[in-house]
Amino acid sequence: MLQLRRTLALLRGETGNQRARTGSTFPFLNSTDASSGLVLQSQSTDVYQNLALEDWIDAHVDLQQRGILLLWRNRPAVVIGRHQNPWSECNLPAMREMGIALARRRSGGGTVFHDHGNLNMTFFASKKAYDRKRNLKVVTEALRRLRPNLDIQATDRFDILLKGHYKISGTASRLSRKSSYHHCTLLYSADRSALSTVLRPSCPGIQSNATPSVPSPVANLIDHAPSLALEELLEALVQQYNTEFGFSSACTLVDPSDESAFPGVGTMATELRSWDWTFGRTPKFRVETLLELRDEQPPARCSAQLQVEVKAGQVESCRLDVPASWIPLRLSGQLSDVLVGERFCPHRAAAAVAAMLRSERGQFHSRLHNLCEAVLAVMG
Ligand SMILES: Nc1ncnc2c1ncn2[C@@H]1O[C@H](COP(=O)(O)OC(=O)CCCC[C@@H]2CCSS2)[C@@H](O)[C@H]1O
Repeated sequence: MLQLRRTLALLRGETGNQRARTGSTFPFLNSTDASSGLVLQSQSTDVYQNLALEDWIDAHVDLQQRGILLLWRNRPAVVIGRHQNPWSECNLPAMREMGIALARRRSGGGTVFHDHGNLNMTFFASKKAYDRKRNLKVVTEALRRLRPNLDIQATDRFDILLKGHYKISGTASRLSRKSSYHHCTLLYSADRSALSTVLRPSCPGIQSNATPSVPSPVANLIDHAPSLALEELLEALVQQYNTEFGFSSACTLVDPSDESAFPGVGTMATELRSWDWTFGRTPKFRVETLLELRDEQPPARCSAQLQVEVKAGQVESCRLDVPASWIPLRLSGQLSDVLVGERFCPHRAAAAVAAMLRSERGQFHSRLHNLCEAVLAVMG
């Protein structure tokens, strides 16, 4: 416990006055103790808590004389980049079915899959000391030391490849005025089948300026080094970090849900968990797609055209071109009108169209119902 308190105090590197401002309950060491490295390992596997901890450290810790390495893993989650579109990057219905969380991080770049078999590393440093190549050297050197025969290389785009072909690590980073963090993944034993199921678009026909991901063939370390234990990997990374930066830090467990250690971190996690952040921050986009409509009695088929513009996650405009021979224009027009202003989300949109469906009890009820289902399916 004392060690944890010391570490948290060191982590903040604040004076007594600063402590009064943050409301922390932990004692503080004097600032000269701060000019060293720290290695932290998160006890949480909640993606939002871990991303919030990154933000908390970035916002509250003086990184001018100090480097920090944070090690963390998550329960299954898909993590999109700050400027990405979740509807085009991931299979939202499959994620709902499989209980896989969606998170938007504050750093840019592409979409990755996390689970317990994926290790995340965050390298915090001053903006001046920001050096992704050096950080990745920590990872590649640690792996080479553990298994000299593994062919491991960092690339110009800061991926790490195995055998020159299989991606085992992806990188993203965030630079603030004075501080920086660079975080990367490391595929140790992740569920590759879940990865490929969820990293597929939910919605066809999206046009936008959002950052697209760069898909690659991926591999797990365990498949190429079957005797490599996760503990051994973690130890080697900590040791290599200390060697590379001249630190001598042991690994300290931290709990990102501990408000007395990280005052305000809960609010940060709540924001990251919100719909407004994960979906609402999507750059404006447009969906143009063909809907295949069916009727059972008597069997019939028809195609309709859907055009939707989505801004801040909400339907800004909607146009449905359905042949008048299929359904009266009045009904398709009413459906488009009902959707405008709603979230581009199947649950919200379903609630919005429910009243309209209830009031249309006539001969077109079944066709209107099918049209609604087809439109909602586009929303993921
Ligand atoms: N976990 C993981 N590790 C490595 N590569 C992955 C992973 N999941 C998916 N992919 C592959 O990378 C591409 C996307 O590559 P792309 O280059 O587009 O994006 C990235 O690499 C972003 C890395 C973000 C790292 C952060 C660190 C902490 S929070 S998330 C995807 O389509 C898959 O082919």
